[in-house]
Amino acid sequence: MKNVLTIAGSDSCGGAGIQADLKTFSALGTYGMSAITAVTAQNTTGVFGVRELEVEMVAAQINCIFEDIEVHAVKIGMVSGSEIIETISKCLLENRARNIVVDPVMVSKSKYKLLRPEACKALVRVLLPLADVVTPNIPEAEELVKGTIKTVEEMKQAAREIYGLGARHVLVKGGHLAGEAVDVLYDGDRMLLFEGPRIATQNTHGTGCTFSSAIAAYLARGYAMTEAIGAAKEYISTAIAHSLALGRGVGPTHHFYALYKKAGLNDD
Ligand SMILES: Nc1ncnc2c1ncn2[C@@H]1O[C@H](COP(=O)(O)OP(=O)(O)OP(=O)(O)O)[C@@H](O)[C@H]1O
Ligand SMILES: Cc1ncc(CO)c(N)n1
Repeated sequence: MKNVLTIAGSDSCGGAGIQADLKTFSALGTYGMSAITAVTAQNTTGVFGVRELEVEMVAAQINCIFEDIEVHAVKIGMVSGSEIIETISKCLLENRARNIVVDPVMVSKSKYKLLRPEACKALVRVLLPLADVVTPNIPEAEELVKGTIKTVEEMKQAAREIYGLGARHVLVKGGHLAGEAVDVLYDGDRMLLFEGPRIATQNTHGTGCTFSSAIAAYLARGYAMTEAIGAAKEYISTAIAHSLALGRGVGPTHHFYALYKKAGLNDD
C-alpha cells in the first residue's frame, strides 16, 4: 500500500478540500492521511465561515505522520495564510517529503477567498520551489502571472512564466475556459496537452482538489509525472461525468462510480 498525505482545508459538505482528497486517495487504491490547515463551513451554495488552525497544530499533525508512517506523496491544497505556508514548508523540508503536488487554492467556485491576499507572495516564494508539480486553474494562473488568460496559447505562455517561479512541472488547468477541457503541462522543456471532452454539468464542486489528489495518488503508486497526470485526467473526467446533483448549488463529483456500478447500486 502507498500512503498519501493531504495538507488542506476541511469542506464540511464533503465535495472539496480534505474530504475530496481522502475519497480520491481511497478510490485510487492508496492510504489517505490528512493535516488540516483550516475548517470551512461550506455547502454547495457557498462558503459561510473559515477558522484557521494554530500553526503549532498544523506542524504537529504533519510531524506526527512523518515520524511514524512512510509518506509516498503529499498534496497541498488550501493553506489560508503566510504563517501556515511557512510552517508547512519547514515541516516538509525537515521530513524530506517527496512527490509534492501544490494546488494553489485561492478562491472557491462560489468566489470566497480561501487564501489571504497578502499570502499569495509567500505561496510563490515558499511553496512553488517545493512543488514537483503546481496545478493552477485559470484565475489562479492569472494571479500568478498578473495577466489575463483566454486561449490555450495564453495558457502555454502562463505555464512558461510560472515555471520560472520554481516548480518542476506546471499544469495550467482549462476548466474555466469554454470548449474542450484542455490542461497544459510544461516541464521546462516540453509542452504537453491533456484534453478531455467538456461535460455539460453544473456539478463541478471540488474538481481541482480531486484532480490534484489523483495526481498525488498516482505519483505515490510510482507513475512518472506525465503518466500520473494522464491517469488523473481520466479519473477526474469520469468523476465529473457522473457527478452528483446534491444540494441546491454546485454539486460534487462522484469518486466511487465504478464501485457503485459493480455493487449494483444507483446514485440515488
Ligand atoms: N465541465 C467539465 N468537463 C470536463 N472536464 C472539466 C470540466 N470542468 C473542469 N474540468 C477538468 O477538471 C480538472 C480540474 O480543473 P478546474 O479548472 O475545474 O479546477 P479548479 O477550478 O481548481 O476546481 P475547484 O473548484 O476545486 O477550485 C481539469 O482537468 C479540467 O480540465
Ligand atoms: C476547503 C476547500 N478547499 C478547496 C476548495 C476549492 O475550491 C474549497 N471549495 N474548499
